[in-house]
Amino acid sequence: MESCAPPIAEHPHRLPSLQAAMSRRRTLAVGLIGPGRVGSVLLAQLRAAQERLLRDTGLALKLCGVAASRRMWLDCDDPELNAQHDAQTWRPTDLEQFAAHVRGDEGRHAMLVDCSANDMVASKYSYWLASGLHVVTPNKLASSGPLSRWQAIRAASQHGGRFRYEATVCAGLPVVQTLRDLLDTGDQLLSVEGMFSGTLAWLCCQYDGKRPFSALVREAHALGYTEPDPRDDLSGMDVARKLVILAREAGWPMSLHDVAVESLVPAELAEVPLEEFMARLEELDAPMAARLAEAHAHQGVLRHVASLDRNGRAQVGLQALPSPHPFAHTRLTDNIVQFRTQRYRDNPLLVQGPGAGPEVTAAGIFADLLRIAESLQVRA
Ligand SMILES: NC(=O)c1ccc[n+]([C@@H]2O[C@H](COP(=O)([O-])OP(=O)(O)OC[C@H]3O[C@@H](n4cnc5c(N)ncnc54)[C@H](O)[C@@H]3O)[C@@H](O)[C@H]2O)c1
Ligand SMILES: N[C@@H](CCO)C(=O)O
Repeated sequence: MESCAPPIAEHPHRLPSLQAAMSRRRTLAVGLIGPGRVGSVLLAQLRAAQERLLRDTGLALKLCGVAASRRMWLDCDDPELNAQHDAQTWRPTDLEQFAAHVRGDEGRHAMLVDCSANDMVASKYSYWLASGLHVVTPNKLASSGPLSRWQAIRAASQHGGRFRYEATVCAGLPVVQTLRDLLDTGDQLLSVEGMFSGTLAWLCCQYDGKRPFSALVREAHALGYTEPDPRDDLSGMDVARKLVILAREAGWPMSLHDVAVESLVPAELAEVPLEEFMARLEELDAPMAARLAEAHAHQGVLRHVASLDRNGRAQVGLQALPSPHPFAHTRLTDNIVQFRTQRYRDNPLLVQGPGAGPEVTAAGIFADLLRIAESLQVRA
């Protein structure tokens, strides 16, 4: 018997969606700053998705530049230039020139993705946003740096390009957006508590005294969990930055100096060059072994915990938790964020999952890019 169903290509649901994608066709020029561990994975994810995004959603991603600390590469989607020798396409990094190149002709949609951990790059966001460029970043320095700079960035993003920074808190987990949704729908934040460091979560889970703590820190660095300088993790500053980002999202004008932070970095290693710090990591082993022994003596486990409340109390540090505690049962790089709000006062809202690593972080940045792309008007 002959089927009455239309052939696949003419399927009533399939054809209109293809047509819809073509009618929503828009181009987004993208420039990536910081092709390091996260940035290079993001580039691979973007390239792998280019064809699918165009076909299914009408979004044409045009990767038109990559800038590292010393060199930049323009027109990386230009087959003619790419066919030339590397030396002809790489040039010394000049972020003004880079931004102008990505912005291109007046009127095109353009975005800079900052995957560096650099403060000078962060200091340019408000200017870029005001010029109409969208900015997406996992770099925490803008959102947790000087309050006046943060306010200038927010102001610029009200009228210019859009700014998204989901991956600054717990990598690819939906933490900033969850808080934003709670607040936008009229809820009020009372407190946040949890484990906000993928590196420290992983170290605490792995560290049982059999391998020295220093060896585990080296491994976490190699796995791409740590900040470029692992002291940012070990000092608690990376977590303090995340608390400041969430506090500011809630409208609380908090700064880093408002957070009480316990550092695991011995004072004599705090200021030495990164290479020397890595070479002297073994100096962390004895104090960490003592902390572990103390936790075990009380039948507890070590966990790195942070908290913030609406009275401005914010603290970050290592704690020995009893084994029935919910934070004692996390795995690998798991972060936990516990939002207590007016609506979720008795039973807090929880976000939990892997909180570090290039793959999940890059995916969080990519999702931010797509949220901005969804709001773009159709242009040639
Ligand atoms: N690794 C993770 O799990 C993770 C998770 C969330 C957020 N982040 C954030 O992602 C960012 C990148 O982390 P990473 O681990 O990939 O670091 P990385 O050190 O591997 O890469 C940093 C890149 O930035 C570039 N860079 C530095 N200064 C620059 C400048 N002035 N101009 C242009 N480029 C510059 C470097 O050349 C390098 O390519 C950091 O801000 C980090 O906090 C990382
Ligand atoms: N180094 C950070 C990356 C995610 O911000 C961490 O370990 O949590």
